[in-house]
Amino acid sequence: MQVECTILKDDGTLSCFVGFRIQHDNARGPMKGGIRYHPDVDPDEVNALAQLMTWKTAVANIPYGGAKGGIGCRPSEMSTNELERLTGVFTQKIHDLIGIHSDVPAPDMGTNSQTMAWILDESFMGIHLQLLQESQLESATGLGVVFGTEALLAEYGKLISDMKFVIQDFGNVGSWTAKFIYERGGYFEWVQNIQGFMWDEEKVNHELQKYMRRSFLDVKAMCQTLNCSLRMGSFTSGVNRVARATLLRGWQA
Ligand SMILES: NC(=O)C1=CN([C@@H]2O[C@H](COP(=O)(O)OP(=O)(O)OC[C@H]3O[C@@H](n4cnc5c(N)ncnc54)[C@H](OP(=O)(O)O)[C@@H]3O)[C@@H](O)[C@H]2O)C=CC1
Ligand SMILES: O=C(O)CCC(=O)C(=O)O
Repeated sequence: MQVECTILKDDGTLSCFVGFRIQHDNARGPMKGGIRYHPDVDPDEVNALAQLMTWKTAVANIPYGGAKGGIGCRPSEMSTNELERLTGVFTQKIHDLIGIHSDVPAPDMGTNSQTMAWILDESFMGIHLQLLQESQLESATGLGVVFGTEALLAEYGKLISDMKFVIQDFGNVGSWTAKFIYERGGYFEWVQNIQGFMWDEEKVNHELQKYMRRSFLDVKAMCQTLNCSLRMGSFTSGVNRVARATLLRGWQA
């Protein structure tokens, strides 16, 4: 879905932005994917990112599908009030697509937990907003990166503290990743943001570690079977899982 979002800017002028929510696949469960605010956002990029979400949730073996959203804008040049108005208009326009049982948004580049709170406020029930705010875990993506890295290094008998890391950006994900690497004695930089959880932080982190380890081992087994690279093993594993869910649902592949 492509939508036009016109908002009143702080200087009294009107500005129009183009936003997207693209749903790729829900064979394995409700679709899941971030919402990006960045000047490069266009339909091709959002489409590709939505498809990647389908494979990522399948590789991690969590019961979600793939979607992605975005608005072509420069968040760093907008005030908080302007961002809130833009998020509100965008949410109204994609309202019928999103929901906890159909398509669950999340942060991505240029968005954060505040953006998610505005979306929840505009769309879902207030009770969910409260749940999410009480138990927000802003560090989840960076921690997932570190758990995945630990699983990979364990294959080589190495620890984070044995390594030096380069982190390519220093936004939400990068800063938390850097923090967790630093806490484990590795050399780094630092990043990140949102998510709503009904478990406490310890339980969330335990589950996250379990999933990242398990999915790494699944990908490794696939690589051994096919004698292929990690990237190809992970792609094959994801595609296989989505294909199987599609067949089980009796849908046309
Ligand atoms: N936030 C989340 O929970 C999730 C994020 N991700 C992924 O993690 C990655 C980082 O996202 P996140 O940390 O949320 O984003 P942020 O918006 O918090 O940070 C983005 C970072 O990327 C830099 N950046 C943006 N555009 C460019 C560019 N053209 N060239 C070089 N650097 C650039 C920014 O630099 P500057 O500040 O100088 O502009 C900033 O450091 C993305 O690929 C996103 O899809 C995935 C899952 C969830
Ligand atoms: O948790 C989510 O749904 C966001 C994940 C995402 O957008 C991504 O992995 O690129």
